[in-house]
Amino acid sequence: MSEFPTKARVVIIGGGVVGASSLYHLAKKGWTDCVLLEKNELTAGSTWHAAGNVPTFSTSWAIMNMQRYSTELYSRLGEEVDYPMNYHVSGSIRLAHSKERMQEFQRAMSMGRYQGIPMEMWTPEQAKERYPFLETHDLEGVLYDPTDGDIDPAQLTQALAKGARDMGQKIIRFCPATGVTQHDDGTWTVHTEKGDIDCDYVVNAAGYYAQRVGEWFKPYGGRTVPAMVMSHQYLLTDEIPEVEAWSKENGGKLPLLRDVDISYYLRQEKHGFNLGPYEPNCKGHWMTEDDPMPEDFSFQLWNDDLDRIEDIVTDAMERVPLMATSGVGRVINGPIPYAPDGLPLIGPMPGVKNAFEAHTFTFGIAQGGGAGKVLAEWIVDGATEWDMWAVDPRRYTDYTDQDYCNQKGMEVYGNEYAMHFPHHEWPAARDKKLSPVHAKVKELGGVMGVYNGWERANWFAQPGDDTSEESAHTWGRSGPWEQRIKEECEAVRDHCGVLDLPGFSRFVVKGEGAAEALRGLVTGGLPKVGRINLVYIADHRGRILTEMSCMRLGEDDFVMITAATAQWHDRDILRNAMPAGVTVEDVTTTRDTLIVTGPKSREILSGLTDADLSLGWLTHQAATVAGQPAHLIRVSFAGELGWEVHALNEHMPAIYDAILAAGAKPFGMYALNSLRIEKGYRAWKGDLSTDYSLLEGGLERFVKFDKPQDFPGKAALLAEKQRGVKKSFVTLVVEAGDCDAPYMSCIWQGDQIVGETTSGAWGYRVGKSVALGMIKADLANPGTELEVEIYGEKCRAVVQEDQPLWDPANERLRA
Ligand SMILES: NCCCC(=O)O
Repeated sequence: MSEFPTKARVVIIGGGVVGASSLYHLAKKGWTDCVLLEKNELTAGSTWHAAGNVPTFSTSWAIMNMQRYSTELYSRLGEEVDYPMNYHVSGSIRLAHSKERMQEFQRAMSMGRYQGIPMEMWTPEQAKERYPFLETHDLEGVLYDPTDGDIDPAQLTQALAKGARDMGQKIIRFCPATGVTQHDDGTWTVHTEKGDIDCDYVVNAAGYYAQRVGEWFKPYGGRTVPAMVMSHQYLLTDEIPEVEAWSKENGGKLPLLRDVDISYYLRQEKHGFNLGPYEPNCKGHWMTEDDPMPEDFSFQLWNDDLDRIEDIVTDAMERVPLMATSGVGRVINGPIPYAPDGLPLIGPMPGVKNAFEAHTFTFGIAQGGGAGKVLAEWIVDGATEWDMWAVDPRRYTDYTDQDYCNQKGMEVYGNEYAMHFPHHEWPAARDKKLSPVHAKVKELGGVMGVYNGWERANWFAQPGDDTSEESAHTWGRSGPWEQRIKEECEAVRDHCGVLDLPGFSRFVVKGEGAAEALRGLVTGGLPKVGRINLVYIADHRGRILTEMSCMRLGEDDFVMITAATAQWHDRDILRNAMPAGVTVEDVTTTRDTLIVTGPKSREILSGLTDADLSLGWLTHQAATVAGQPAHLIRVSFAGELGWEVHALNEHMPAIYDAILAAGAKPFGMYALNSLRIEKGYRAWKGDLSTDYSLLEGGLERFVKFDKPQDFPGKAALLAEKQRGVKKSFVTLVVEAGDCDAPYMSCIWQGDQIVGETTSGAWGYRVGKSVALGMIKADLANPGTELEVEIYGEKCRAVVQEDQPLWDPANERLRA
């Protein structure tokens, strides 16, 4: 028996597939002195009872990347680590019952092909040929993914563990971690029942116990992990002779079937079926005080509850009538952790240095391989190959109380395969964070959306407009909102609009040395006192980490303003970069912002404020508005004359009322998105992400190569400048149909994919569908004709001049 280790570079808490994959990938990157702790046997939590499906399908680029990587790894892993596994690449068919579902499949297929996954669209007849037991009369079509399949979850975990051990890593089973202590130098001691282990980094990979483990990190800046636990059942039928005969004849398994509109997967298991429903009347566990999470639930299941899934089972038997010829052999009803959006948490632990997370996986087997790669990159490189914001733990902030997690977990589970339409807002757990003028915004017809937990108006409905959830079940721009967005954009263009923007993240960065520290962090220059600048922060590769507005109040006194969703991401970047003596105070929740913009905005504000409205673009000043103290900033994300009015929450209702009474028209986030795209203004985690460098993103004017301070990414950006960029940011005018280009639509030249869109919308001021995107640098010339593939339809697109489509000389906003 080997000695208990007292030191390690990394300690991973949790021995499911994700913990094992993380250990394996750390070793692959050369960190071979790491330890994994498992309180029971490997796989004892959710891994052992997982169904084992390995899909690549996703409409998220990042998730698809992660899942695709898993399939590639699993294909070679057995041989690589000398641990043969049952991995069946059977292919899969996904059934479409509607035109909208077909559009979703087209989009996924296009992304898949861009990633090298040869997905195909099939007719129902083609599906029937490949899957003779399938009832197809009511289907619109089928998506076929040849790379899909299933793997034995326990064998996979053991293979990863063996590979890790063979490279020197240690796995200690039956060794519960009992707590952590962080030392002044940022290193850790992980306490266990068998002794302490000192380490540089800790990883919480504790599956459905991640919330409990997460509590240990609270004294060091941590928060309650946003998660809950669902009961997921799948049933295994007895063997069916026809399935056996088909398998023998065809030398393999039937393709894995997902009837996503009904909400289940069905795959061949030996010579029977494995049916896994995601039922709408689902059940969470361990959510209330009278149903506490047990200290240990290793290798345990709940009793089956077939009533809950009866409707779906009946439907599946109609879809594959052969199923009805067999009895139910076994039901597996086990705990699966759910985050509020159904996606895992992989990356830096918010608020805590040298701690990482890889937990709360609902599709842990499909994602485990890729998750280990991503986590190892975070720890070893401090950055990931693909932008992984979709699963970044910092995407959640302080609104995710347990009630929120429970409601959202149930909603996501019951809609596991639902389509996520661009104008649809999910209804569960709303109103967690309200603006001080929320009631007024609602009274004006605000149809609300959620931004980092804050309710903001997406658009303003008029009496009689359809604001039902169902009305938003479309990928298109047509809908009850369209006319209203147009009117809102026109009001901003011709008169003055006002948008309430609660939750705009803001940090007061203050103290001797603040300016110097910021100069060493951002890529560009800082504003003079009394002015505001856009600043960018890059990672060591020169890729875009974030964008902030930097408002300078004094020599060493700044307010950094950033996207609502970036709150904890940017907070941690600022806090980690500032030296002792410089404070970073998050004042997001105590203040509200109004965007007041349009050619009449000066006229409207002049009757309400003592501010000097002649001060130019990118200035700011303290003033009163409607008799209330406020701060006015001369900027406009809409690209018109305008100001942002910032004020403490208690002062905003009077300001908002006065601005409305003076004639400003309320507008919403959808209009703002359209207006900013016409100006080529980038949005964070769409157009601005770590998939692109600042130079690729067309942001060289925000990089000050000649400043004396070093800053993250400086050397990489200089090198890139010398060798030239591979990709370039462009604006495209698209001859689109009813749908504007969503994020990650493929851009084609002939039969070659030459780039991707990063956002798209109808521009109501220019009367065109506009897309922002990244294309091969040698094609980024005005007039180049390309095609953008939008939900399967290739639309002609033309590269525009390198200047805004609307008001190219910026005359309107400087007026
Ligand atoms: N265990 C989750 C698998 C779900 C799916 O294959 O679609």
